[in-house]
Amino acid sequence: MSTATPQAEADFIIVGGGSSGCVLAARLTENPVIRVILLEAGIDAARPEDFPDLASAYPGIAYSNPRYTWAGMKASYAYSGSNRPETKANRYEQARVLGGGSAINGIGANRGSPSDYDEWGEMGLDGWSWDECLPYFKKLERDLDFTNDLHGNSGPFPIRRRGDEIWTPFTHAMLEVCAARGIPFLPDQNGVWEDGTFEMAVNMDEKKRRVSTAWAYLTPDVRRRPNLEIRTETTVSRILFANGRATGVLATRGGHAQELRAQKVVLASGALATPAILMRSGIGPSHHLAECGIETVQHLPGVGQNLMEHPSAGLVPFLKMAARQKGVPDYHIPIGYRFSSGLEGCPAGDMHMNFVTRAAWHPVGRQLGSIFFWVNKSYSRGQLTLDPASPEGPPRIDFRMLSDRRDLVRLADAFERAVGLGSDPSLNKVVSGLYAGGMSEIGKLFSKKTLLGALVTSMGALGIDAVGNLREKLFPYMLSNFADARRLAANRTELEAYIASVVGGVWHPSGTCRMGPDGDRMAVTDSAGKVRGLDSLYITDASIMPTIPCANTNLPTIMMAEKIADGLKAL
Ligand SMILES: Cc1cc2nc3c(=O)[nH]c(=O)nc-3n(C[C@H](O)[C@H](O)[C@H](O)COP(=O)(O)OP(=O)(O)OC[C@H]3O[C@@H](n4cnc5c(N)ncnc54)[C@H](O)[C@@H]3O)c2cc1C
Repeated sequence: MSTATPQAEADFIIVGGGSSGCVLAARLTENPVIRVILLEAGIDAARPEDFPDLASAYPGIAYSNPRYTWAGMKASYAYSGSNRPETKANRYEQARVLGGGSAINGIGANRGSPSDYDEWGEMGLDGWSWDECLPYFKKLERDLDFTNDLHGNSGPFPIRRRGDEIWTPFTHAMLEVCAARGIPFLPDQNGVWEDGTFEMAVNMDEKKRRVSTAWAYLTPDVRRRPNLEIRTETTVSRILFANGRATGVLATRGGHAQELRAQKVVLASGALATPAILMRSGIGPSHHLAECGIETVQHLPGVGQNLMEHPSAGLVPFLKMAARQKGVPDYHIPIGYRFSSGLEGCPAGDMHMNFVTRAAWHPVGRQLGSIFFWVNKSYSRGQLTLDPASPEGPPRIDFRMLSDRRDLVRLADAFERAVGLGSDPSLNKVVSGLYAGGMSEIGKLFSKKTLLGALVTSMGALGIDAVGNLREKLFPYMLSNFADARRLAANRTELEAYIASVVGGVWHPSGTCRMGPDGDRMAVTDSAGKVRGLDSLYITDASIMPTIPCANTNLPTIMMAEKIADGLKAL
């Protein structure tokens, strides 16, 4: 853990040192008179040199390590058709380490469509139109490939594309299939918003290391600032109030609880922890707080509502030996494909697909590719509530994915499109089987990198390659929801039922404390991130997104933190 001079009082306490919290801490303390305490429940991964698994070019290793995630976090994905969460909830990874999601995520670094932010502006949110957000996207980035009006080259966060050095024969073949169908190859995913394939932009430096916001923003120089104190392994349980004003937090470190005081408290704990902390502090829907035995400080019915994700599904191509990624695991998602569903009312470029070169770090994962797709502009909304039997425990997370039929229709359409691409005869040179399914519970046992896992999967991979029909026997167990992809694509009724039962997410929870204009009773914050009805309490994390952008959510979250930091500095 790193500390500066201990201070009893601060101007700001920031709760959560994740993608947004690190940005805010660094930006606020640029002004030497602003004193900041940054509190983070997880460990301080201070230097990339000491955390090769976090810095790895292959990001799957980081999020599979329970050392960096919250234990006991589970979520129901599909809509159960009632107001009760589904009984079956699956593990849902959320970061618990300095740097947060940016330290463990899939390193995809994209912004979304200009129309995503214009939509926010049209909702009455001052300052959030595309033209007003673009300067902050530029401010945060050091784009290593492009210098033009759409990009910044001097921000803290390096963004690059890895080039064809990480393309495998499977990648080349998929791009050829797309090109033959007239799908253009776009020069820049974060350039002009158009449909086409493109190299994935990633948050990675010149040395091919992931860069988290902890490493990009909390540099050794920033950590030396006397007005910044970073306390890791410190968990905030609630916010303290006096006369309708936030005055500090109750935090625990090493079993010892202590009250920390500040002029202002900013929640940056992520879209799942922030609404839970608010509710435990008495801010939320009063009927639910009463159900949990919590006294209401401020009735805000929107807390925990509007839970958003990108509903996903995928196909698993079995790769011929020569088509696999070689050497140590490297970045495995070189290519993205943006397309428009054409469904009435849905914006252009509302769908996303990736051609993935390996399914996991180990030898069996190397045999499998993925054609993975999701609804990038989703309309289904779920909710997060506390467990009345254990309000301090993990919250109940119910995504209700596909509860809006537009999401189901588009995900099923994307499945058909993926089967069409994956069945192109030209792929026979690289693929020898195409399956529907995902990672099974057995498969997940091997997600964490261990010597035993390497041995077992090495033997398994040898057997699968050597014995012709072994994979047909094993895959129904190794893959969850195993099915014949082409048969499903040929029967729409069956396909929609399948999609509704297998839908997953992509770790993009957002919207649970959404911004909204004056008079919007479900709004939790105003457009400056200030919690409605209370003084000195702010939020800057993925929870304040009013609608989900057509993008992985890390870059949009960092952009929002940059923008809110400017506002808070000016107070
Ligand atoms: C496995 C995974 C893969 C992903 N892949 C991508 C991707 O490829 N590209 C992309 O753009 N996005 C991706 N995302 C999403 C992206 O990382 C998140 O949207 C982003 O990190 C959210 O930032 P945040 O600041 O809202 O929350 P976080 O970054 O999650 O930060 C919240 C921090 O608060 C801390 N905290 C929570 N509660 C408390 C408490 N009570 N006391 C103290 N500290 C607390 C947490 O430990 C955490 O460090 C992925 C996320 C995950 C988990």
